[in-house]
Amino acid sequence: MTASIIDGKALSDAVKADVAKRVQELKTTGIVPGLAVVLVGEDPASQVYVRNKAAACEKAGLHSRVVRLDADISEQELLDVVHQLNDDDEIDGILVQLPLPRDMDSARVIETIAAAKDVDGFHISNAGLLMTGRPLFRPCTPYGIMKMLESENVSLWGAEAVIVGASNIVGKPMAMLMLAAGATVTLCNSKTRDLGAQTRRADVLVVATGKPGMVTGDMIKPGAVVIDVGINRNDDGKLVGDVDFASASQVAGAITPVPGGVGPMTIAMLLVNTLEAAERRAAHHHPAPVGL
Ligand SMILES: Nc1nc2c(c(=O)[nH]1)N[C@@H](CN(C=O)c1ccc(C(=O)N[C@@H](CCC(=O)O)C(=O)O)cc1)CN2
Ligand SMILES: [Mg+2]
Repeated sequence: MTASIIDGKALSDAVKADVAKRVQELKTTGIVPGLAVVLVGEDPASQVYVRNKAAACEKAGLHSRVVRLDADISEQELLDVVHQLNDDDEIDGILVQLPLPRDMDSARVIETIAAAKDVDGFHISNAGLLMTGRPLFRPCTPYGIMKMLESENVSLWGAEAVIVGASNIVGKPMAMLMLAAGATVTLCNSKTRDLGAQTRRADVLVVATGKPGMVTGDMIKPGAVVIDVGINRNDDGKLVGDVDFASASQVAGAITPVPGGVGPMTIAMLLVNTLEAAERRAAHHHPAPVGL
């Protein structure tokens, strides 16, 4: 079998085009959605992602502001910046690019973001809302994966979904979204005994471990849908996923490529979340009647 390739780039373009349309509609009410991206330090990959987020905003008509801070600022200075953005009426969405420099407490920083502006969906109250079935912001990577499955007409109802990697930003929220969609979810971690026995049960397999080529074709059930969240640069500078694409694509029914799979969807869903934050602001915004 040769898997069909799920084109995340094409789907992300469609999602962004839809966002652009809704942004234009919102602008007729006088509201421009605004995203603030906070980047601390000079991590080269983070710089690329932040630049791509700002460019995607501009292209879709959202206002974006990038706040660049020195790697050696104090945690308190960073918290002050976040507080200012919380109070800034031009800003609907705030995200702090991760990873933060080593000595900073990212949980504390994320908890300082106003939950109503937490477009990454990482704040504990957004994590709690997601877990209890009333999501406000869905974390962008798992949200993008749900969109991809939907656009491929993959039903999760009663399906076996196996997730490898239990991070707060991908694996855990992914489990919640798939559970809510009716899947029987298995969440594996680095201690899982006989990982292959788990992954081979999956109708839908999501891999987010940060370990290149960790899941190979022999670990996949024939015809399964395989979603590769990994972005690793190998020795010759090529981007590779956490799934060994060559062997996996011989067994899977459908598979996401790296690059051009999950990554572009992450940015598209960030725009969706920011737009929705602004739409909620519009719903609460009552301009003074003209002429009074
Ligand atoms: N605050 C956040 N930090 C991080 C997040 C996040 O969602 N919020 N996720 C990752 C990084 N990330 C976005 O921030 C991200 C990574 C990769 C891509 C992407 O489009 N990748 C391309 C390849 C790009 C390349 O050439 O390197 C692809 O897969 O096709 C988008 C977003 C960690 N931090
Ligand atoms: Mg305000």
